[in-house]
Amino acid sequence: MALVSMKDMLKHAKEGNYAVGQYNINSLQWAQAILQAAEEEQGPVIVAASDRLVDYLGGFKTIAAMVNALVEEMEITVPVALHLDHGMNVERCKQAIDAGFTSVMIDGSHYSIEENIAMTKEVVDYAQLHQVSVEAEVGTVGGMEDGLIGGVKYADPYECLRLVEETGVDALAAALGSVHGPYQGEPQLGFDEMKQISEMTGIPLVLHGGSGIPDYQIKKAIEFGHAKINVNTECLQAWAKAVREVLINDSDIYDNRAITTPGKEAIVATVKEKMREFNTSNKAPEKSNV
Ligand SMILES: O=C(O)C[C@@H](O)[C@H](O)C(=O)COP(=O)(O)O
Ligand SMILES: [Zn+2]
Repeated sequence: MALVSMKDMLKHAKEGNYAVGQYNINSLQWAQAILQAAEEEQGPVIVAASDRLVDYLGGFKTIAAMVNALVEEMEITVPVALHLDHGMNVERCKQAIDAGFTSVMIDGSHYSIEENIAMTKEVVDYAQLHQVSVEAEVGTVGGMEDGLIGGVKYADPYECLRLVEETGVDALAAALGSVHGPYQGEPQLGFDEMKQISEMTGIPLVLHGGSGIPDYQIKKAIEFGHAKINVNTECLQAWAKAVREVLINDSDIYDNRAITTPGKEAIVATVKEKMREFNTSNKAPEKSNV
């Protein structure tokens, strides 16, 4: 099946009270593992490349070619979107679209709301010409963003409404207390603001920093309008734990495949667990169109 945008995927998810997971790739093995998990769970999936890792992964064209080829070679039948995560500027989003990404995030959250809206609108105008979906961000997710450790800045509901109305984005990451990377203590999400923003804008919301959030809070976030949840840290931790065990247990081991295959299996298990938690499993029959 050809790659699709996340527009219909998120519409179905919001209507069906579930969320589609976005899982970031950190190498070829990640893409294989995420696609395998989605196919086994028969759920739609968003495979993402974070802009900060695009060069490390070989560039936009390499990533798009790799994911397209894997979908074909692995005979993947579930809907798959290839998404640019935390796109740093308009040009980077256009490059991703030209290379074949079917979805992009323009992260204008570190600019004034006026600049954020202007950047987002420019990306939306270009993306619509290519049937590509667009996600924007208002407020600041805590933890690591763009390689910098930062604090949480809650999204302002009226700024969210302005951005949605003036740009026509498909999904909105409204920062409401979530954090990239491991949480210190229990996550404190702003559920009142979440409900308000969801009701005011009507748009599918995106939860960044989706690792380490307890199940009851995930369920509440979905109930209050989240149709997409981003997960990276939990897959990285699972991979590292499995690979570390192999290396500790056998100090003579040197074969790459033997060392890293348990890491891949750990990613498959983590993604499958998340798909069950987000209630995405067996939602593939609701196929998305571009
Ligand atoms: O690490 C990245 O560059 C991608 C993440 O920012 C992703 O967008 C995300 O929100 C995942 O959060 P995590 O599960 O806390 O790593
Ligand atoms: Zn993020």
